[in-house]
Amino acid sequence: SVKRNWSIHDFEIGKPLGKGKFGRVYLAREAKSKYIVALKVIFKEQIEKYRLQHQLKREMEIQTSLRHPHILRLYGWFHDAERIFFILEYAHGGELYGELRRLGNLCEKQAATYIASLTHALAYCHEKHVIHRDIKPENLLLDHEGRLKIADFGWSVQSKNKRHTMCGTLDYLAPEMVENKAHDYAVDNWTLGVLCYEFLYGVPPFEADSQADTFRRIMKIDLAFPSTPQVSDEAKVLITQLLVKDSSKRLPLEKILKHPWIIMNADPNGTFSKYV
Ligand SMILES: Cc1cc(Nc2nc(/C=C/c3ccccc3)nc3cc(N4CCN(C)CC4)ccc23)n[nH]1
Repeated sequence: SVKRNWSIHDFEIGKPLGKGKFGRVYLAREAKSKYIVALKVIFKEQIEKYRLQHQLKREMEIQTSLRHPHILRLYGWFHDAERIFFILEYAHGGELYGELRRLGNLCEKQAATYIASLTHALAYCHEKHVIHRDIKPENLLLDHEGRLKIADFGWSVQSKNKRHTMCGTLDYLAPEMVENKAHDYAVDNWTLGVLCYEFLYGVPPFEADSQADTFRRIMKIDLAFPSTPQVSDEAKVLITQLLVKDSSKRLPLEKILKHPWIIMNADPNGTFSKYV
């Protein structure tokens, strides 16, 4: 339904799902259709205070224009005197980060399935000239079938089960980002390498006690593979082909989808079927 002028009165608000720096996300139901959505509420004075109107507008234009099975839909938005409301697709499975923390680390089939889904979503974003979707476990949700959804709005949302180092973590930033150089599409390839490592080992590859140490580890590509959990050599090869300092030498997205580790382990329809 592409009704234009939504208002808060069209929705029954449910439990809060999480809270961010700029506002909260609630479970909600459209009153007439009973359709379940997530309603993200941002306070205007917060946006004005941080002069984020333009970023918000750009994020909304991007999010509205993206239609992909692994990107959370923005159905629409509306505002009142003090708040802006985003009507977002509801992902029933919750935060992938929560699943990663609960399991400690993912098996290779699950990790490869998520990496393949992310690669498909990023290839779609890149062909729409959208880069740096800021993909980190905190921005990834799961739908009712365990399919991954990139849910970032570009806003740093602090959810209950986020790492304390979450705000300002460098863990996911590529060297050119950390050095604040102009970044191009290849930052996303780097991030896929970081995520693949974190899915398999439960911690990001360059984690350190301080941001300065993380910075140093990233710039040095100080990559080490722990002896446990047991991870296949193919997975390590893929990670090594993505965590390359020279962004032009990182494995391109289309080659990731043809990588032996992905071919051998990823579930083609994106749902990780726990029970083979
Ligand atoms: C936008 C959106 C969210 C969403 N779904 C969910 N978001 C968040 C947490 C969301 C959040 C929001 C802001 C800041 C931090 C977290 N937590 C969720 C937790 C869920 N459950 C049900 C499944 N359980 C395994 C875990 C708890 C289900 C959906 C969730 N769909 N669409």
